[in-house]
Order: sequence, then structure tokens, then C-alpha cells
Amino acid sequence: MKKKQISIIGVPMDFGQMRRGVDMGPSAIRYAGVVDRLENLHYEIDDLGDIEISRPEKLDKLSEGNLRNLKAVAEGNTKLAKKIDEAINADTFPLVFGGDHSIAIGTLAGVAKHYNNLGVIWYDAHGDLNTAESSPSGNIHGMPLAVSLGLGHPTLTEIAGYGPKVKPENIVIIGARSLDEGEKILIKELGIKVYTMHEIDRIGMTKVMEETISYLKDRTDGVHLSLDLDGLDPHDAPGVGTPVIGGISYRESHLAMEMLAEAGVITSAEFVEVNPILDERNKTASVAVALMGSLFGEKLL
Ligand SMILES: NC(=[NH2+])NCCC[C@H](N)C(=O)O
Ligand SMILES: [Mn+2]
Ligand SMILES: [Mn+2]
Repeated sequence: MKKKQISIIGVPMDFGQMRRGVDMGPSAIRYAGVVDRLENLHYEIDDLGDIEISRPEKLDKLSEGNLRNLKAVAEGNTKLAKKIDEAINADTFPLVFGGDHSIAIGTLAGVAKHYNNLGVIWYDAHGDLNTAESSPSGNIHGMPLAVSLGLGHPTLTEIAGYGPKVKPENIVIIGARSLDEGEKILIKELGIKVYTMHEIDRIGMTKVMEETISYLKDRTDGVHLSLDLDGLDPHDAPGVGTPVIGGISYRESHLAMEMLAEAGVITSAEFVEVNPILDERNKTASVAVALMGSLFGEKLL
């Protein structure tokens, strides 16, 4: 990691899906000791606190078409994009805690304008490539990657006043094992690079990360890591809203983070979908913090 200063930004957002509790993710991750962990690695940490997200009880849950809570999701992400922008202008590394994965819309809106060719590693069981038309659920947390490609409702694709944020050839999805039909079509049409669980089983995480790193190094000038905890197997990360069995192991995930640290390619990161209500004694938040340790260069010896 190039920058020695990290800005932590919490996003207690749960409007991108239907299970309450994921808004407590940022607290759970802090409680699991993230600041000490990163300070021990000699980073200077500035915890900027949480983005203000309206409470659902107060909200007129304005949905549009098949886009649940569209207005609330757009509002939160607009604020987030601004905060990210400030963190990067202050020459710090933005480290974002979710919240559901719809917050990647705001993170990428804030990050992408600082790069000509931003790369994205999407570590996830899902593709999150749905649009209102293809989504089986209407949940916006299943859409952020499509939105960042410029596909979807303009209220989302134009956040921060520009779009698209990323190019399909600069994206690598790792850990996919649950894709909707429309997502599969889009992946083929756009030629997005995907390592499904099949490839991870077959060639191993070492090869997957070697290939990912050299692929992105060649074509990008910065790489954002968007890590959905449901990319991991539910055995290791049970506290998520949309678990899918047969996922990436704790060990493989550490290896992936260690290889990213060694390569020094990551320029911003977010850890999302931690839901303490569904968790077992804060296990998933602790796993997230352990992975952040590896991402920022922690070693045993
Ligand atoms: N970030 C997530 N956990 N996304 C899950 C998405 C699930 C499903 N593909 C949907 O669109 O509803
Ligand atoms: Mn997911
Ligand atoms: Mn996701």
C-alpha cells in the first residue's frame, strides 16, 4: 500500500436490501478492533465516523419501478461519494465499511474520477450486475456494479455528476457462484473477467491472484477492492444477508489479501454486507478485520 494514511468511512446503509441489521456493520467492524490492528502496522488512521443515513422509520420509502428505496439509496451514496472525494484529495487511502453493497455506487463515484482507468476487484458470491429490468428482487445491492458501468436508472448512474465510472475490461470478479440470467448475458456481452468458484477450485487462489494482479497492473492506474463478505463461505462468514454455500475459504481469502499487499496495487477498499444480527458473536466482522490486516501488510514473522 502506497499511502500511509487511511481515512475510515462508515456507511450504515441497509436500504439496498430487505434484511435489517446490515446498518450496524460499521459498528461491528470497529468493535472488532480495526483501528488498533491497522495502527500496529504503522498506519495513521483517521476515523471520519459514519455517513448520515436517514432512518427507515422516518423515510417515505420512495421506490421507483423495480428499484426498492431508490431515493434513500441515492441520497446516502451521494454523501458517500463526496466524503471519498475529500479523503482522496487529502492524500489518504479511503477504507469504507458497509452497509449493504449498494454503497459501492457511492464509493466508486468518489474514487473513479481520480483515475483515468480505475480497476475494480469485485470479491463476491454475486455479480451485482442487475438492472431494474433483470433484477429478481428489486434490491439495489444486487446492482452496484452495473450502475458503475453506466447501466441503470440515471438517479444512480449519474451520482457525482458523471458516468460511467468503470470500464468492463478493468473489472475482475472473484468468487462468483450465484449469477442471475441477465447477469450472465451481460458478463458475456461485455467480456468481464470472472473467476468463479470453479476456477478457484481448479487453478487455486495463488494462480487466480497472480493472473488478476498482472491483468490489472497492465491496464489500470489504480485498483479499488470491493469485498462483499458473502464472497467467503458462510461457514467462515455467517453474518451476511445473502449467504451462498461453497464459497472462498478464510485461508484462501487471507492469501488473496496478502498477495494484493505484496503487489501494492490497491488504492481504495470497502468491506460490505456485515450483518451483526445474523452473525455468530461478531465472527464476520472479526474476519473482515483480519482480512484488512493482511491487505495492509500484516505478517506473522
Ligand atoms: N451484494 C449482494 N449481497 N448482492 C446479492 C444479490 C442477489 C441477487 N442477485 C439480486 O439481485 O437480488
Ligand atoms: Mn454478494
Ligand atoms: Mn455484493
